[in-house]
Amino acid sequence: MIELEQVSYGYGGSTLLSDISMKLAPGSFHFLTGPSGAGKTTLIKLCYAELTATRGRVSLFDQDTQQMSRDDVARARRRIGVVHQDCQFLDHLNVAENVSLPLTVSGRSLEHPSELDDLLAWVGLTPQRDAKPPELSGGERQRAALARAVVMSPDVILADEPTGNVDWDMSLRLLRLLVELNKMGKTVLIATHDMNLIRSAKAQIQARVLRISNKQLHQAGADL
Ligand SMILES: Nc1ncnc2c1ncn2[C@@H]1O[C@H](COP(=O)(O)OP(=O)(O)OP(=O)(O)O)[C@@H](O)[C@H]1O
Repeated sequence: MIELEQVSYGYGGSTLLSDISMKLAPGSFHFLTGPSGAGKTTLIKLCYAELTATRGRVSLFDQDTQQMSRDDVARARRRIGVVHQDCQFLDHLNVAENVSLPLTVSGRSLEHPSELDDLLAWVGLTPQRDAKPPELSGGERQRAALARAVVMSPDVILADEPTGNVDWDMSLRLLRLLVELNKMGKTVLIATHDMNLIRSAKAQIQARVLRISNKQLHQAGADL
């Protein structure tokens, strides 16, 4: 689905990520860990071609991004749902409108309007359907961000700290949703600092753990 081959990236001339290779196979579930500032968000941005590697090759759905037109990249990105770390919303739109924004901006609509209701029910936000983002709790915002990431039925979900700033019960609830998506066949990558979350996931599904340290990506071992 997404493959990085010997990819390097840095901001302002310095190297942040060096010689990174990874492959997100269809239906796989990965965690991405590493110290704060190690480059997790940067790596996620490389995975959906928001950033362009300074060296190496990034392929989306078996196509080398360097050989892809802007339209090809845009099409590929529609197959990738991203849960951003800061979960920003448009504050003048309600939850339902914010969640359906990716459809609105791409000129699409759901086959059945009830699909949006189903999606909001799935993340437990039916009561907040008409609420504006500033009225939401942290956990509600994270669930709205997840709903927005999956509204286009992406094949891949990249979630950047989807359980940041929420309590443990809410973290487990969000993890359950991501595990459900994976069981439906979606490829999932979650960046997190939370080792307990990783342990909890590993008890439910086969999850691989990748760790960034010293600019490189390592497969984490049995220490989890
Ligand atoms: N647009 C940018 N311009 C310059 N430097 C940046 C930019 N974005 C990120 N950085 C720097 O790159 C480094 C890695 O940032 P990144 O957000 O990828 O790390 P992270 O592992 O996701 O961190 P955290 O766990 O704290 O979210 C940091 O030192 C950050 O300050």
